[in-house]
Amino acid sequence: MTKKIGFIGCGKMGQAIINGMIEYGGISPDHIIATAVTDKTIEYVEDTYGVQVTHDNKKVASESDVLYLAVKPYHYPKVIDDIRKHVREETIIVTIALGVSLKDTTLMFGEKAKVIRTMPNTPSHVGEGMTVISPNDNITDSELADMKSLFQGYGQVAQVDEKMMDKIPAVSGSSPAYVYVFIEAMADGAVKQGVPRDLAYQLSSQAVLGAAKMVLESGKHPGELKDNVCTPAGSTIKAIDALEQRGFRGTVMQAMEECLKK
Ligand SMILES: NC(=O)C1=CN([C@@H]2O[C@H](COP(=O)(O)OP(=O)(O)OC[C@H]3O[C@@H](n4cnc5c(N)ncnc54)[C@H](OP(=O)(O)O)[C@@H]3O)[C@@H](O)[C@H]2O)C=CC1
Ligand SMILES: O=C(O)[C@@H]1CCC=N1
Repeated sequence: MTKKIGFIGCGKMGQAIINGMIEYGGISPDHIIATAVTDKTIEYVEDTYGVQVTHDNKKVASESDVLYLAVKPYHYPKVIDDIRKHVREETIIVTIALGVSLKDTTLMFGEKAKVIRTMPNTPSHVGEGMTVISPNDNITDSELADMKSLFQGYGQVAQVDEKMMDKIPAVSGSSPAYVYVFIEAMADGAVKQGVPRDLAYQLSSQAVLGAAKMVLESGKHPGELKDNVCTPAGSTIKAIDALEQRGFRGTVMQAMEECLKK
C-alpha cells in the first residue's frame, strides 16, 4: 500500500500502531505523518519511528489517504471540528476511540465520510494486535479489503456488527492490562519462592504466550487444555483450586463488567 497514512495524535496507542505497521506491516515510515500537542511527543516519535511529524492537524488531514484519529474520546469533537473541511472525500477515517459511534463520527465529518470504527490494542506494537472493526456504508468492498490488509499488518482483524463494538473493549482493547497484571503476579509468586526476577518474567510471559497459542492453534477448548495439565491429585489442580476458591473467574468477569460500565 503506497498510501499516505496520517495520525491525529500519536500517544501510546498511535505509536503502537505506527511501530506495528512499520516493523511488521511493510509500511515505509515515509508514508506516515503524525501530529501531537507537545514537542516532547513530536520529537520522540520522529526520532524513534522516523515518520514525518507536525503540530498541524489540518495538514495531516488534507494529505492523508487513511486518517487515524488517535486522540482520547473527549478530544474527538474539537479535533474533528478543526479538520473536517480539510479531509478529502476519498480519505478513509479510522476511529480508535472507546464509545465513539460510527453515526456520531459520520455526522461530524459529513454524510459522505468514509469511516471505519475500530478497537485496537497495544500488542499491535509487536505485530500481535487485535483490531476489531466496523465500517460505515460509505466504505466499498475493495476499500474494506485494503483496510483489512493494513490492519493485518500489525495483528489479527475481526469484523463485527457495530452494536457489538461497545462490548469489545473489555475483552480486547483493555484486556492486555489484566494479562500484564497476571504475568507480574506469577513472576512475584516465583520470586517469593527464590526464582530470579528476570527468569520469573521470562517464564510467566512465555507461559501466557504459549497457552494463548495453544488455544488459537490447537482448536481445543481451553478447559481441555487445562485438564491436560492437571494430574489427578497433582500440584496443578491444587493451584486451580486455590484460584477458584478466591473467585478467579468471577473476579475477571466482574472486572470486565466494571470496564464496560466506565
Ligand atoms: N492505550 C490503549 O491501550 C488503547 C487506547 N485506545 C484509544 O486510543 C486513543 C488514544 O489513547 P492513548 O494513545 O492511550 O492516549 P495518549 O494520551 O497516550 O495519546 C493521545 C495523543 O493525542 C495527542 N493529542 C491530544 N490532543 C490533541 C490534539 N488536539 N491534536 C493532536 N493531537 C492531540 C496527545 O499529544 P501529546 O502526546 O503531545 O500530549 C497524544 O499524543 C483513545 O481514544 C483510546 O480510547 C483504544 C484501545 C487501546
Ligand atoms: O482505558 C482506556 O480508556 C483505553 C480504551 C481501551 C484501552 N484503553
